[in-house]
Amino acid sequence: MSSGELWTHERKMLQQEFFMHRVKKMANIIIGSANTLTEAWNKILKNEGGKAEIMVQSHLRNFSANIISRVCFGDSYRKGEEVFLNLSQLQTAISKASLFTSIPGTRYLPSKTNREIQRLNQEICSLIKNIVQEHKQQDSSNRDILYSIIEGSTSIPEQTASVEEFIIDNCKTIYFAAFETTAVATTWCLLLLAVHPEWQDCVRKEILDVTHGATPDFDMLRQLKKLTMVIQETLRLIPPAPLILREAMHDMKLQHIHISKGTVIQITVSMLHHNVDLWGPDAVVFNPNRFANGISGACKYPHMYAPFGFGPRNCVGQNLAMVELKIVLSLVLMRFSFDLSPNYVHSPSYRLTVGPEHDLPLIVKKYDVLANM
Ligand code: HEM
Repeated sequence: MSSGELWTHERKMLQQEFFMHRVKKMANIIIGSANTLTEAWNKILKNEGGKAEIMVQSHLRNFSANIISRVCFGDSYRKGEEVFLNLSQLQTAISKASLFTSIPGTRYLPSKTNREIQRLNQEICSLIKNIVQEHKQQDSSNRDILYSIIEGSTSIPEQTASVEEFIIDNCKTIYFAAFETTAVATTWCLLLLAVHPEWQDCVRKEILDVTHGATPDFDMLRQLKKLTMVIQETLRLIPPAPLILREAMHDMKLQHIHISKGTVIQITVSMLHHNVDLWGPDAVVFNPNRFANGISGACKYPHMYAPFGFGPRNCVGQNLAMVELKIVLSLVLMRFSFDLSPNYVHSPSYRLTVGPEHDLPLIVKKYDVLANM
């Protein structure tokens, strides 16, 4: 992650890509990826006689990777998927290596994991360079995020990064920020809807009342209040990005604690989200109704609700994330009903984001809209 002048430049460049009017133009990509997911589930159900156990996480990861590859790399999205596959392996290798970061110098040792990290970094750089070359030869009216990054690389603040570093680092940031977060957020929403069938029924009814069984458009998404409440409550109970980091820019005092310049402070979002003084005695209970009057109605100090962080460094992609979640959950709920499989083992695990260690097996059936009208 960058800081100072370079961060300001990158933030300005990326922020405008995720304003709501831009995200609106991404809706067709999101719907296409959600349809691919539901078609894959339909195929499994057909082969298994109408009811099947589906490990949903890999489907949701494909959904999320496909969207971010297309949004970021446009026509070169297949190569983008390859970049993201390598980045996913890099993420695993980095989380393995970070178990040992408390021992100084270990990241420079020629260990198996460090060599793997180096190999993956080289592979990612050469793939991205290849895509950039391709982009430079393409029609620039077909704008995607990579175009903006390439454009942004022509005005990097002096002595902060080379053009190559700038492009590669921004592609990596988008991947790490966008891919796994959205996939695990959707996974936890499905888990909570599976174990709270009353909410599954209620949200499905709302979706069908608004859409009449058609693919939801942008205005319809805005009317899905109960679905929004379920997503907000899921992000409260299980925030996918549970740690927010800030570095002290100068010596400071936080109540009676002296903090020296350069100290990195870790804010544990789930502790804020589970605090009974802020949320009431049912702080650890799934209760989407608490969001019936928005975030300020749910929490004593609304800025303590921070699934997307806070302040000037908050998540630039939150509009995209919310639209992705609403579209995929609407299509899944309209087309299927599901229960938690007895094979599920609850073991949230930290891999920069918090996801289920052993995937999420759901028992899925087709939902017959007409029969239930
Ligand atoms: C449910 C999904 C997501 C969650 C929970 C999430 C959460 C977060 C959090 C907690 C931060 C740190 C904020 C802070 O330090 O205050 C962050 C940063 C960021 N997110 Fe997201 N995010 C999600 C999806 C996305 C998507 C789809 C994108 C699209 C590209 C994205 C792009 C970013 C970027 C670029 C940053 C760094 C911002 C900066 O440093 O200025 N995120 N996100």
